[in-house]
Amino acid sequence: MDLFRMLGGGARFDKKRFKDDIEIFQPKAAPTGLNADTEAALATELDFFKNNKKSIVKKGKKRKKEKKDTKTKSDSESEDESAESSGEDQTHEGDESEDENSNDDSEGDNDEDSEDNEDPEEGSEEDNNEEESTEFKDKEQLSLFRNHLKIRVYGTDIPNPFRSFDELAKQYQVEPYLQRNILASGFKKPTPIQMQAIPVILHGRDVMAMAPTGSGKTMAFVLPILYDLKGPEKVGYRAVIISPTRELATQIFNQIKKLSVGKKFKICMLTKATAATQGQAPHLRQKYDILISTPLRLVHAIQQEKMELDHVRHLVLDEADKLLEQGFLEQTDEIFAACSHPSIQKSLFSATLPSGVEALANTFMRSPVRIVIGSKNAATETIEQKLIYCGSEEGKLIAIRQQIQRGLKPPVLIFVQSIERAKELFHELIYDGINVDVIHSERTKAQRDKIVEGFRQGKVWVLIATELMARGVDFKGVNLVINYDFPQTVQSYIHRIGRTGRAGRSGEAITYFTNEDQTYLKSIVNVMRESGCEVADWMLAMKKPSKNQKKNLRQRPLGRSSINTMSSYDKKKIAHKRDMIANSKKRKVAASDNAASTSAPGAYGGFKKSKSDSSKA
Ligand SMILES: Nc1ncnc2c1ncn2[C@@H]1O[C@H](COP(=O)(O)OP(=O)(O)OP(=O)(O)O)[C@@H](O)[C@H]1O
Repeated sequence: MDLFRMLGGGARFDKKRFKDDIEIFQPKAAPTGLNADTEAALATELDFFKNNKKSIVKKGKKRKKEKKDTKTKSDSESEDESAESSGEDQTHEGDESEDENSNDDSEGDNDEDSEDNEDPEEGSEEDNNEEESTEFKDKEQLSLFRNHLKIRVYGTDIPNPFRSFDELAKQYQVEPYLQRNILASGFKKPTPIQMQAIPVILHGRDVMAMAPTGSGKTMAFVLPILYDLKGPEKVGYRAVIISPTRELATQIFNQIKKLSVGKKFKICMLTKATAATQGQAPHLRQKYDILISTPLRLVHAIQQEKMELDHVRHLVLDEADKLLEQGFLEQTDEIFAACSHPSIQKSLFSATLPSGVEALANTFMRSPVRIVIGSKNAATETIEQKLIYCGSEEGKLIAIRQQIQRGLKPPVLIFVQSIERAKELFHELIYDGINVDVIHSERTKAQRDKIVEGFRQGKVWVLIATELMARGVDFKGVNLVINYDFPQTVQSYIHRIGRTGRAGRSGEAITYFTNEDQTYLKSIVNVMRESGCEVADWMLAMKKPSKNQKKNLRQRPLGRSSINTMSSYDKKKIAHKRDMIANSKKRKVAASDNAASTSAPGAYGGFKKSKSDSSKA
C-alpha cells in the first residue's frame, strides 16, 4: 500500500504532485460503471416501487385447481369495518430510561463480507419439485419472473411469488381490512421480498430472508402474521417480534398498528410499564395477540415469570444477524426456549445474513425457505457510494467542514464509532452553526424519542449517531449518510448507508478513510462493486484484510485521536463573530426594508442555529 504512504500527509498532502492520485480517490459522478442498456435494466429492476416497466409475465391462466393448503377466509371472525378505529387498544410506551441494548454501539460479530457472496448459479438448492404453478404459465415463466426481480430461492416446495396485491388478495382471500390498509399506506405494488416472503410464511414455512435495506421487509413479515392470526383472541401472545433496538421495535409497533386498523388486535410493545402490568397473576393478565420487544426486555420478563409464550405461533427476528451474534445470542436462545409451541414458525429477516449466521440458523429452523433478493450482502443500488480519502483524523474534520461549506442537503446522518466521538463531533459542529443533534445509547429514552421525532420532522438537519441508529430505522428522506468513522464491519457499512436510498428513492453515502483504515478498505470496495458502483481497478486489486484483522476490528474499533481542532475559546470566538455578522446583516435589512425577512431551510451552505438548539450543547 505504497500509495497510501505517499498520500499519508492527509489534508496537507501536495495536491499538485499527486493530482492523478487525487482523481483516483475522487468519487465519480456516475454511480455505476455499466453500459447504458444494462444500467437502465438495473435501474428498472431495482425500482421496487415505481413499476415503470411492464411485467414480463403476462397474467397467467385462471387457476386450474386450488392449492390444497391455500388458506381460506375465516368467516368466524366478525370484522370491524371502521377504518377509523384503531384495532389495538394498547399503545403503551414504557419509561425505560436506560438502553437495554448494551451492545448497540458496536456492530457485528459476523465473519463474512461481500467477498463471500455466492455465485447465483452456484450452490442453488432450488428444488425441482416446486408446487405446480397456478399463476404462472410454466416453470420457465416463473423462473424468468424471479430472475427479473433478482429473487433467488433455496429450499423445497417453495410457494410461488405473487405479483400484485390484487393477486395476493384473490389467491389467499385476504380480508378486506388488510387490503384497505395496504391501500391506505399508499403501497401500489409489492416489493420483491414481499412478493416472495409473504406466500412462504402464509404456507406455514420457516423463512430466512435477505433483502436490501429499505425494501419493505417489515411488511413482508407483518402482513402474513396479521393474516394468519385472523382476529383477536384471548389466549395470550400468538406472535412475537424481536428487534435489537427500542427505536426499531417502536417503528415495527407503529407499522403493525397501521396495518391492523379495523381489527381489534391487542398489540404490546414491551416496556418497563407494560412489563409491570404483566406482573399480576396469570389469569388477571391482559391478553395480547402480538408482542414486540427488544431481547433483554423480554428475557427479563420471562425470568420474572411475567410472560407466557406457549401460544406463540410466529416468532420473527428482525435484523436477525445482529440478534444471533455474541452479546444477543444467549438472550435470543432464551426467547426461543420460552416459545415452546411445537408448531412455531420462525422467520429471520435482515439485509445481511452472513453464512456463519445462516449455518447457525439452520440448526433451529425446520426446513426453511431461504430467500435472497439481489446480491447477498450488497448495498441498495439506489445509493451512490463514495469513498473520500482524508489522510488523518484532522483531515476528516477539515473534509466535513468543507462539505458543509459546499452545502449539505438535509436531512444528513453522520455515523461515528463511539459515544465519545459522537459527543466530540457534536461539540465541533454545533459551533459551526449547523442545526445538529446527537443520538447514542447514553441519552435517555425521552431524549432519543425527541431527537428521532425532530429528525423525522426536519427540525434536526444533521444527526450524529452511533451504531444505535445503523439498523432498521426508516427515515424516508435522508439524503446523505456520512461515515465519518470507517465502519467496523461490512454489515455495519451496508446497514448504515441503508438509512438513505430507501423505498426506491435515491441517496448518497460518503465514507471517509484515513491511512489507518486502508487495511479494511477492500471490504467496502467489494460492497460498492456488488451494488453496481464504479470502482477503480487498483482498488479492486487491493489486498483484502485477513480473517484475524477483520476479527480484531469487529471486536474493537480502531484507536483514533479525538475530534478536536480548536480550543473551545477559539470556537466560541468564531461563533460569536458569526452571530455578530448575522445580526448586523439583519439590522441592515430591517433598516432598509423595514420588514422582517424569514428564510426557509433550502440553501444549506449556511445553516443558522436557533437559540434553543444552542442550549443543547
Ligand atoms: N410495497 C411497498 N410500496 C411502497 N413502499 C413500501 C412498500 N413496502 C414498504 N414500503 C415502505 O418502504 C420503507 C422501507 O420499509 P422497511 O422499513 O420495511 O424496510 P426494510 O427492508 O426493513 O429496511 P431495513 O433493512 O433498513 O430495516 C418504509 O417507509 C415502508 O413504508
